[in-house]
Amino acid sequence: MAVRIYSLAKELSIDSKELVDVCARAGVTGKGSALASLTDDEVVKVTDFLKGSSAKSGPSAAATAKAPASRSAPAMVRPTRDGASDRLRTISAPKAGRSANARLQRTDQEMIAEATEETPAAADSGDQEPAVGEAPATETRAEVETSAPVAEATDHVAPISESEEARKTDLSQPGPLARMMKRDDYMGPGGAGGKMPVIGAKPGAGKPSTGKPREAAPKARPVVKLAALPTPAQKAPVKARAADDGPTQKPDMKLPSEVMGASRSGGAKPLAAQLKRAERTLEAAKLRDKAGAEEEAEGKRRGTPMLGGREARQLNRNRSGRTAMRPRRMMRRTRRTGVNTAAPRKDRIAVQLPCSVKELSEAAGVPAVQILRILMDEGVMTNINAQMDPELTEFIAAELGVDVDFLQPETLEDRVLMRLEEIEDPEESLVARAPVVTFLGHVDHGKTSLLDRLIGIDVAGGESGGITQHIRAYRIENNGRPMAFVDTPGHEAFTEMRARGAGVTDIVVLVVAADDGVMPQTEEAISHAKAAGVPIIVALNKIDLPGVDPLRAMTDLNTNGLQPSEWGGDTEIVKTSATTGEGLDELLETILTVAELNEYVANPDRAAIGTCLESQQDADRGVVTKVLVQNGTLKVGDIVVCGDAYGRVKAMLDPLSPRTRLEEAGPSVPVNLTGLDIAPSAGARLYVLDDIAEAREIAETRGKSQHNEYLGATGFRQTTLDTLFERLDGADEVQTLNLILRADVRGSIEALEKELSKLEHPEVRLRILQRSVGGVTEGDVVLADASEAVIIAFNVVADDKARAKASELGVEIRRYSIIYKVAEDLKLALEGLLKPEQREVELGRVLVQMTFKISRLGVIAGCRVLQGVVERNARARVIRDNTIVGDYPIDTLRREKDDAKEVREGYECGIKLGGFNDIKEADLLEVYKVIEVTRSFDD
Ligand SMILES: Nc1nc2c(ncn2[C@@H]2O[C@H](COP(=O)(O)OP(=O)(O)OP(=O)(O)O)[C@@H](O)[C@H]2O)c(=O)[nH]1
Repeated sequence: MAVRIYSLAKELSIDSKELVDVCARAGVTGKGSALASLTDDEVVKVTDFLKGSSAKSGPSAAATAKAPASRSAPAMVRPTRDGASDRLRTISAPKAGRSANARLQRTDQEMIAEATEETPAAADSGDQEPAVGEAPATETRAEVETSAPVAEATDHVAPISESEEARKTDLSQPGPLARMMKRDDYMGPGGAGGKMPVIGAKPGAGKPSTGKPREAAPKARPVVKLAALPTPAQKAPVKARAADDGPTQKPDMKLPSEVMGASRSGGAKPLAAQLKRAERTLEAAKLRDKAGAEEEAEGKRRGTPMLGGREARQLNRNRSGRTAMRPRRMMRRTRRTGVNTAAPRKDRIAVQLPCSVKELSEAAGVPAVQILRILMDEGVMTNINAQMDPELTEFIAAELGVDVDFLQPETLEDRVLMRLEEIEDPEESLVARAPVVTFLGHVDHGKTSLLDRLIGIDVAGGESGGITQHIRAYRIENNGRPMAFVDTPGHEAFTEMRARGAGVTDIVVLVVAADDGVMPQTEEAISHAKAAGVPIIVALNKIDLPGVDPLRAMTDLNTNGLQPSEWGGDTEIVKTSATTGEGLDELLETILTVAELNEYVANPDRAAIGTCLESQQDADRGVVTKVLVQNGTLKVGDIVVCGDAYGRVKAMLDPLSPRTRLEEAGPSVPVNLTGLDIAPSAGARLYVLDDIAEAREIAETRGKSQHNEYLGATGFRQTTLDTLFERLDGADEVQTLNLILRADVRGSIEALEKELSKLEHPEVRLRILQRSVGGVTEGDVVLADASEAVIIAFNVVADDKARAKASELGVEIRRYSIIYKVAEDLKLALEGLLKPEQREVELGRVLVQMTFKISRLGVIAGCRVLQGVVERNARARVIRDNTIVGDYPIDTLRREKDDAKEVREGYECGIKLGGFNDIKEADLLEVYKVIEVTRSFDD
């Protein structure tokens, strides 16, 4: 029965990375990572080899590594087929050839063998000791290795056991994965109680029942090669944060990039923004202090005392020349008290947004009228209460010669939600949770089909246009081991959904079609997975197709930083076919193995935190929100806030069987929940609060800020720098196509917006006046009529009233179900708005042979067509002595006495030019016409 290397390593209490090396040295080749499997024969070979090494190494090892004598014993134990050996997991092995690494290792082994053969005595001779002794203290080599006669050989060996001191040193430095793996109390699912091990669990919890005291147990440090190791900042296990990382900045589960990133979309106030703001405030305070100190020093340098009120005012007046603006009343009061209360002119100011003219004037210490004058000079007539956006505020500040910092007041959201994010879960509260596995990859590479086959459903068959346009999440149990799967769309428009999928995941399954190889969205998915710092397993799919060349895809992957484990790299590549089912068991096993090695934990006893993956307006159930609970337990009746939505959880449904109601959902459980007042943005964090009023306030504040953004986008703007410049540049002359977007889910709106944002042209633009989830309403139609907008209904329909109103007002409602069709049609519509290009087409050349003056008509030229053709409504450039005399329309074209439509080369004709009678014999006419050519974006 096949045994994974890491399982065997565990049984032997030996580092799994070392076991990989030992395999190579024992002549068991092609085992590139700890996930590789060993047959029974190979197990025997390896353990025999270990025994042999141990026998050889004995005294010299002890002498060289100074390790406790007891340590080598467990490493030598050959697992029996009963008892302990029953705990070995048997999973089918990836078909691994002999890897480059293995070849290298083999070379080492051969070298060792040769060296040993040639100089058998040398193994124990003093010649070898310096080589071993050179190894750094933190990398104490194991006894089995100390018999290796060459220094290089020791470099390939991980420790089997270490002195307590070396172990501590080692533990102080590991990366997150190493930390996850450093446990010596780990046992696989077949171990004590089959319970998942817990990071940070108390000593003894979840330990294998070896009967040995903890201290005596050799330190097993299984090393499994995985792609994209999480950095501590990206993926610190909860325990690590609680223990030694200072104040928590992240929850134990990853914040999606939307939450960490720009906050204006309504997510939680991002941590980065908080920090930046705090930094700015500090910096502003420092600068203020510095400026004050400098001013004082300057006064002293000049031998003048510190400026009093009057002198300071005088200096200000001299500097700014704004004497007339200073209110007299203030001056008088200052004189009486002898203290300068007038706001002095500053070099750096801090204002709170949104900032009014009045507030800026007060902060900068300049009269409001001066700011109004600057605005007036730029063509903006406004009053002192007008609010300015950050850019305009900066512009005015620059005009005034001051630097400006923006302050934001601490909101309820900051207070409540940041506190929730920062709660640290006590170690004893953490329990194992199911891994969240996200399928990413290029469009049509088979993500949905694979997942369908794994879960036993058929989603792929029912997709519009055969492409996935929604993110989905399911939870299944495989042999009692739960897993959550997230399926993402592969079409390029859905970048945000992919990023969101990667943001909530623990493991990425990168689906690559073997016939297609690495494609643009594969590369993007690799970047998302790497950014999320999660392990990547590649499913090399469609392996059933005739003539596919897996080697090419593997080479592509290698080039993209995913070196296959078969080639000695870190990435497990499983060859699969969603059509035949080939490789699916192996894929599942690999996922579970990686999950086991990473120990995902959460605290189910706290208030839930989750992420909205998607939300939609359902005709019967209202707003239905797909949420992945990431920590804590979400219960029916909980008060929640999610983006700009809030409410009480009314019902929770299992996404796999929508009729199954759940009363509560713990960590890693996806649910479809109802009860929110509006559809929140996909990617918004969900929090459980105690107070419905707080939830409402937070949601409403976020809603308002989004509304302001909407006003900004639709032209109902505050005074902004953009409006100012647009007016000056005449940019409003750009042809605009107004749109109202209605879609089934928020994710579709995002994807539509992204796709439409690509339709850029300096002369035409799309303006989305409104974007919302749900069917088209009468209000949309009225707005569309007033703003001459087109309504795009994506996967939704108009209600009866809206339909009636639309036909009454002649408003167009266009229905779509495939995202790229919307973009295609709107591109055509925009191209229609482009002014056609006027293009000249040369027709022919004509020689004037003689002229006739006709009193009623003017001068007629008798001509011969030298080349090409002359057409009646064409134009002609008159050329005399190689100089263009003029450019005129051909008014009359005659062939003999008849009007002609055209006259061809070699024929004679009479031509009368419009507005030009000075035509002369021997003039040359260059005849051409102007045609209008419709333009496209690609011109
Ligand atoms: N021959 C073969 N066809 C497959 C396999 N897997 C998927 N397909 C086909 O490939 C097409 C795309 O499959 P999907 O599962 O929709 O691909 P996807 O990656 O989910 O696509 P998007 O979600 O739109 O990005 C479908 O026609 C499937 O039947 C496979 O292993 N072998």
